[in-house]
Amino acid sequence: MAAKHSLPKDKINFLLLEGVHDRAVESVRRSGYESLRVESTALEPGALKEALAGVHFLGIRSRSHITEEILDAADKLTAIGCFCIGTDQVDLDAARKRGIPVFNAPYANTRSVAELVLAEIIMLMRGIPEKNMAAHRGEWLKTAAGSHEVRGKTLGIVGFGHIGSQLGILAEGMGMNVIFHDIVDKLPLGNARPASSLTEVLQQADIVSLHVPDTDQTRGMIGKRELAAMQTGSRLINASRGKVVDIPALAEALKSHHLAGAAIDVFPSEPSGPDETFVSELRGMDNVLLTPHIGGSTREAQENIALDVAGKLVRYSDNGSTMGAVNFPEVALPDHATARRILHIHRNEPGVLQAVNSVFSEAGVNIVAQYLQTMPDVGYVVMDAETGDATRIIRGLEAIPATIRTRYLY
Ligand SMILES: NC(=O)C1=CN([C@@H]2O[C@H](COP(=O)(O)OP(=O)(O)OC[C@H]3O[C@@H](n4cnc5c(N)ncnc54)[C@H](O)[C@@H]3O)[C@@H](O)[C@H]2O)C=CC1
Ligand SMILES: O=C(O)CCC(=O)C(=O)O
Repeated sequence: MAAKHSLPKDKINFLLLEGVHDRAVESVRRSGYESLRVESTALEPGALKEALAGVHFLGIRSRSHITEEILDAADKLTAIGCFCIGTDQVDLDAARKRGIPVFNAPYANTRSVAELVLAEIIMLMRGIPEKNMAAHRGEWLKTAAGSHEVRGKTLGIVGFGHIGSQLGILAEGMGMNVIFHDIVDKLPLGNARPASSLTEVLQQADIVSLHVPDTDQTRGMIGKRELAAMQTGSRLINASRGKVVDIPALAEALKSHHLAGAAIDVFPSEPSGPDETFVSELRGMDNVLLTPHIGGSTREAQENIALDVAGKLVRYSDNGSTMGAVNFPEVALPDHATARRILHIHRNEPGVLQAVNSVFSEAGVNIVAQYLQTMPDVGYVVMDAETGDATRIIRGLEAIPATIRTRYLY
C-alpha cells in the first residue's frame, strides 16, 4: 500500500499529552489501538518535535503550541485532538493545508467554567481574596466595607456563547441582572439584555466576566481605556484566554483601587507544567484571585472531554468522518463494512474531482458512494468503491498534483 497513512491499527501511533483523562486512553485502546504514549505535561518544542516522529494521532490540551514548524516536523501526523474547548494553540490553517483535521470538545467543560466563575463572582463581591490573605498573615479583617450581596447587582458578560450564556442563567438564579456584549446577534436567554456596545457593558456592570475566544480582535480587548471605562470599585473576571487582558494595565487599575478585585484563570504566558514557576505582575496582590487555568479542570469535564475527543479521533481513523473538525471540511460518513473506503484530501483547484474519478474509471473500479465537502483552499472527498486494485488507485490519486494526502481504510 503506497499511501503513508494506510495502515493496520497496530501500526497507528497515538501521543496524548498534558495529562488527558484516563478515559481517553481506555477509549483509544478499546477501539483496538494499542500503540499509545501518554505524558502528564506539555513538551517544550524540541522534545515535542522528537516525540512526534511516527505519531499519527496527537492529543493535547491548552499548553501545547502546535505551530507550522512543529507540523513540519510531524511527518505522519493525521489528526489532532484538542482535549478542551479552545483551539487557538494550534495553527489551524497550517494544519488544514497539510491535510490534518483538528477536533475539540466544544461543550464538555462549559458547565465547569460557568460554576467556577459563579463562585468567583460572590468571592469578589465579598472581598474574600484580601480577607483570606489577611487571615493567613494573622490579621482579622472583619468588615462590611466594600462587601456586597450579588442580588440586584449587574453582571456584564463579554462573549455570550456557550459559557457566557450558561453563566448568565446561573447568575440570574442568584438574582443578578445580566447584560452582555457579543459581536454576533445572540438569543438573550432568561432576562439577559444585549448591550449596545462593549463600553456600555463596562460602564454599567458591577462585575465583568470575559468569555471570548482568543482571536486577532479579542487579544488586548481589555486594556487601559476599557479598564478606565469600568465603574470605580467594580470587579473583573477572566477565564477565557490570557491575551484578552492587558495584565500590566489591570495591575495598575487594581493598585490604584479603581478596580476592587479580579479573578484571573488564564495568562498571556502559562507554565507548561508543575515544575515551571508561574510569573505574573498580579502575584502577591491581595485583591486578586489567581487560579492556574483550571476553569475546565473538573473530573466530570475531563471525563466528558476524554470520551468526546478520543471518540472523534478514533472515528476519523476508523471511518474517515470529520464531523466536529474545527478547521476542515466536515464529512459525515456511514459505516463501510463491505466497501473499500478511500479518502482523498486535496487543494481545492479546478479539475481535481474529474482527475480523481478518472483514476477509478481507468482502474475499472466502480465508485459505490462518494462524499465531498470543500473549504476555499482544501477539499475532502471520500469514495466507497467496489473491490479492485487499491494499490493502483492510491498511486493514481497520489499522482494528482493537487493531492495533499490519501488514505485507504482497512
Ligand atoms: N479557563 C478555562 O479553563 C477555559 C477557557 N475557555 C475559553 O473560553 C472561551 C469561550 O468558550 P465558549 O463559550 O465555549 O465559546 P463560544 O464560541 O461558545 O463563545 C464565544 C463567544 O464569544 C463571541 N465573540 C467572539 N469574538 C468576540 C468579540 N471580539 N467581542 C465580543 N464577543 C466575541 C462569539 O461570538 C461567541 O458568542 C473559549 O474560546 C476558551 O478560550 C473554555 C473552556 C475552559
Ligand atoms: O483544561 C485545559 O487544559 C484547557 C481548558 C480550556 O482552556 C479550554 O477548554 O479551552
